[in-house]
Amino acid sequence: MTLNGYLFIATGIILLLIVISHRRRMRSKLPPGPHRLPIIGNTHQAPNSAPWLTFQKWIQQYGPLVSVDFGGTTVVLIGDYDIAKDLLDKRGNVYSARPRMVMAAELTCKEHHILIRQPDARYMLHQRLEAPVLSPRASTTYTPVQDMESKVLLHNFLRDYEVTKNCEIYAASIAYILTYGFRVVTNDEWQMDAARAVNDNFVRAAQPGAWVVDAFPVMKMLPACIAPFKKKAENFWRYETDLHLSNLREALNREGYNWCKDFVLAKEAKDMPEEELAWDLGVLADAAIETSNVFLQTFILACVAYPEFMTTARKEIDGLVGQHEPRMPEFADLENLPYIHAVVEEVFRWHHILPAGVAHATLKDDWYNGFFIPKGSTIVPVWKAMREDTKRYDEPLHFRPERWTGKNGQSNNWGYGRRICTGRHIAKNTITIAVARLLWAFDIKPANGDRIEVDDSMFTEGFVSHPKPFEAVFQPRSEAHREVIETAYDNAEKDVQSLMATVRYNQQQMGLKLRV
Ligand code: HEM
Repeated sequence: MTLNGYLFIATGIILLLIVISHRRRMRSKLPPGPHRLPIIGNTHQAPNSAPWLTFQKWIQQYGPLVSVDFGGTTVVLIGDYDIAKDLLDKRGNVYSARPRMVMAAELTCKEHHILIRQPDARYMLHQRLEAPVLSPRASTTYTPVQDMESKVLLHNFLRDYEVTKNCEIYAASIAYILTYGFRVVTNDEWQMDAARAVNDNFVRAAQPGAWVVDAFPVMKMLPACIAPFKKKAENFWRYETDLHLSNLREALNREGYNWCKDFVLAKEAKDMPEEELAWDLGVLADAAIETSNVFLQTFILACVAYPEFMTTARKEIDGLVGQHEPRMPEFADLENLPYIHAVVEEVFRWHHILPAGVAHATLKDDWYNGFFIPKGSTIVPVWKAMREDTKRYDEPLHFRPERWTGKNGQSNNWGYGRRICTGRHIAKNTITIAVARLLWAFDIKPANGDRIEVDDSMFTEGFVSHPKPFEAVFQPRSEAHREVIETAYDNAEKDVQSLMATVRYNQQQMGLKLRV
């Protein structure tokens, strides 16, 4: 070998040593965490299900900021409200990306899913497209729909005690009326079956560790004939796209107002492919259904596990609406029902439907309290750990709305910074009116008389964590209450076209900028 050859190799080795030593030095500045093995890091410790339980243990062991290495990606776990706010809210410009999900976001959704897409210019365009119908002011105009469906919800519980079914009908009907202009009545509608299939496909595509292409993204380039995951992703994509397209086309042909009619006229939608528009609307409806539905199921579980709080809630409601000739609480009453808001806040604290929040990712290197957080890290706000922090909450496993009386919730139940839930103004109304009316209407009791003991095993272990099936009895508080429910149901305007005409009228009265 020539002298130049030796020099070339020596320079290469020196550079490699410098890179290794720099990486070692930076790694020593990462937040603490469980010991990493060479090459695989902590991949062997990555939890397949209910990840929040493992994350919570690590946070209890190593402190409120933990780092692990899963498959070469630094994953930072946050177990403290203030740290989560400092990073995800206040440094939103650095922390607004999403972790790379090759199978789910890139192959299955082809970057059409707003929740998991990266914050590029196209993402911003979609945000602008959606903002007018989700704004705080626009959200107040949808209350006629929530009013009607919450009366139907009470009426359904007079007829049967099927918690999952009735909560699903409630959440789905509101979402589909607004998005597409049709109601869900039986839960057997074909759109509901298709939406459940879409949800199952998404959960499979997003399953951590299930797809080799997530560990080795370069495999995305393989031809489909030798990459079976590509065929699977294409099938998921086709199924979901066909559903969203058919919902969009039917909605445009229906009488009356719905979001589809609004979106197609937006300047942001000009030149946008139809399927891209259809995905936006489909994802909005999906995001609204599972979340609000699971929240209400969790609330009902709290009623059968901690019945005492219902007495306090009723005292507050009855004080406002009267007990002997009762009337149902209305939207206008909600501002005078602080305990009901405390109940909503406590449901989120006791068991948030997303116990490991929704992960963000970093767009560049960052430092926090002397710890290094590299570009491309996945950042997980571990809500389970924050909400069960004994330094903050006395007996955190107990459901106790009193914790919140006289206080504002500080818990970021809707997420953080630039990725905060855009449907939160609608969702708050959907869940709060249902909680107030259910507490007003029924004694909600365990089916066999004994209060249900609740622990982690009562909840499912996927991304959105549901209560596992449980039974509850909904006994009207009196004959007078039953009559009010029956009459309210009979008199409620259930025709979607008329309801949406009221929504439009309200919007015009408020001077909202309308696109239709
Ligand atoms: C109880 C009901 C709901 C809860 C608890 C909830 C919670 C969340 C959370 C935690 C996030 C992620 C925030 C983050 O990454 O920091 C999110 C995102 C989102 N939510 Fe909701 N949500 C609810 C209802 C809704 C509704 C009714 C809609 C639509 C009408 C909606 C639309 C969205 C969308 C579009 C995103 C993606 C935002 C983005 O990544 O840019 N959500 N939601």
